[in-house]
Amino acid sequence: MKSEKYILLIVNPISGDSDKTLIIDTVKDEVAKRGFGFQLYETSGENDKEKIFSLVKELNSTRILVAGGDGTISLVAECVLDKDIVVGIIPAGSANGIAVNFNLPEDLTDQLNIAFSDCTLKLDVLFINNKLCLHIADLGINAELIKNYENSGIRGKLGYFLQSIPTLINSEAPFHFEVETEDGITNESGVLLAIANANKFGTGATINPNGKMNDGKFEILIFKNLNFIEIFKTINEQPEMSSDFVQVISTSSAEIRCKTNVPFQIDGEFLGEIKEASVNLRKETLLVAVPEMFCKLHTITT
Ligand SMILES: Nc1ncnc2c1ncn2[C@@H]1O[C@H](COP(=O)(O)OP(=O)(O)OP(=O)(O)O)[C@@H](O)[C@H]1O
Repeated sequence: MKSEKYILLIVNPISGDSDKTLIIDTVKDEVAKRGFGFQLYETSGENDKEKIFSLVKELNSTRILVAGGDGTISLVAECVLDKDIVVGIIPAGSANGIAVNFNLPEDLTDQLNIAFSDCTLKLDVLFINNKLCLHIADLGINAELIKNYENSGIRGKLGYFLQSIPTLINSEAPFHFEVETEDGITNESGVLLAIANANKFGTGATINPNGKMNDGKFEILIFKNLNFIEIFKTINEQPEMSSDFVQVISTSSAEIRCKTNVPFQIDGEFLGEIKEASVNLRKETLLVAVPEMFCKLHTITT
């Protein structure tokens, strides 16, 4: 184990289809200014988890910076769950759902000020069919859109846009969902069932305005139809969505069953079609540096 204090920077070179040289150089300078050692790890898409695990052990870092999309943030999170290591985020993916949810600024210097700050929160994480979910998972048309995007080979926001209309036209929605929680069983048809620890999708759409990421609960939201007026309301931070449009269930665990196979995604990664999902929450497991306002909104008063 190295004794010097190291900041580890994890970079996904392909995320968001963007060059990361400026990010790497700026972080390197900032780390030097702060008197830490610097270690860069660029993901390859092969055995990254194992390699990051051993770097974390070797360097004894108390802070890791991640430049990538949600997939890269999730990969790093898996390596530091329950550890006293702060994760600082530099959004550099195509949709950046996690960063949008934290309201991280656009400017790199501002992002680094937050990533190096002591304003940290211990977030709950979800495990869905034993796979980590930090942000939002869903069954239905959004997962279908992600599948079509991944298959199209066009990265970035344009790729999503180009896939949205054919996805809507060809979808087999509505789907039938049965949700079992500690409070009972709910049966409902819908175009999309979201499992949300967070508030917003990467598009900025606020689908879960009252969700907190450290309250020991997550929300299941069943969107019953594609009501574009209601969808439009989600651009507000506190949309009032009608119960004809969405049914919300707040819980700390759930079993979800579907009548047919339904497209499924976690944190922007398409994971095939499934009929059953088992959701469990692990309270206050991941330490993340966030903007002050996000910290304030997540201060739980008793
Ligand atoms: N060097 C690499 N070459 C090819 N694929 C890579 C490489 N490094 C990581 N990957 C792959 O990148 C994916 C994760 O990408 P990530 O989610 O961070 O970015 P994104 O898809 O652009 O952004 P977002 O999730 O915000 O849409 C994983 O599938 C991982 O295997």
